[in-house]
Amino acid sequence: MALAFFGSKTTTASTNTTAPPPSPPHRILTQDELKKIAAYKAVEFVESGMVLGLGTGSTAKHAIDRIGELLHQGKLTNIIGVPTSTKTHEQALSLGIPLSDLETHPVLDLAIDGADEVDPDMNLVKGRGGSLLREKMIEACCKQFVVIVDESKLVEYVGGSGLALPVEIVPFCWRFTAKKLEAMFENAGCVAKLRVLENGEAYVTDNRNYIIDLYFKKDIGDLRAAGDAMVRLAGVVEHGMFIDMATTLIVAGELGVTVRNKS
Ligand SMILES: O=C(CO)[C@H](O)[C@H](O)COP(=O)(O)O
Repeated sequence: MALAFFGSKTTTASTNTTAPPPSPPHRILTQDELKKIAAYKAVEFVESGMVLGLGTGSTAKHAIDRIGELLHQGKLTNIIGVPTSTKTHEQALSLGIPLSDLETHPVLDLAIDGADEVDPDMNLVKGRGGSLLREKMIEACCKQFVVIVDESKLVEYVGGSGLALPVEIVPFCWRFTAKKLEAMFENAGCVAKLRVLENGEAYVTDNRNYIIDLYFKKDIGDLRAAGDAMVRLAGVVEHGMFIDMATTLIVAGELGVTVRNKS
């Protein structure tokens, strides 16, 4: 559900007792506007001198634009960004954000990124944008990991949206790996699909790998056990569950913005 945006009320002096004119109609914010609200809130956590993990996706893009804007206004200084994808790298470069990598900056102060699903324990599904491996590598090195979503991303359990849990795999014998993943989660009614582009070709990640999207009919249960089983399968590079990684969750929704810190 979208946030209702209330137009500013005007009051006029009146000598009669007729009813006041109706308020301007509510404007329902779009999902992208909600993403922007969450993103701008997250940038309030950024301080000059920080090394920042820069996420990927349409929500993270708003945050990176905002960081660029504050840098140009001189309201933030000495920021270093570590991008989680080539796309984010290009965006940050175009905004003049100084960039680095994990080899030079193995510990980061803060990362800001979106998510595809957030469960009640702040576990995430990420990677529908295809960048889960670099996102996980970088966000695992951050002292604070701020996740920004609109409220449509909140789920009761991982996989609960009915949308994909992405898994990055090597291209070699990808059908074999897809079948193994499907069999691994047979009890949850898993269906594994290779991610393809509109032209039917396989989607290739920044790391030259493929993505298998897993769809579940039921809750997969123990997330850690599921994640460990996946990465033990030779051929799997990384899965898109970010378990116990988020430290702060910012949700923009109908009733406004909420900020929740992991207890
Ligand atoms: O994990 C991601 C990319 O790999 C994104 O953070 C996730 O897909 C959310 O994207 P968006 O902000 O566009 O909804």
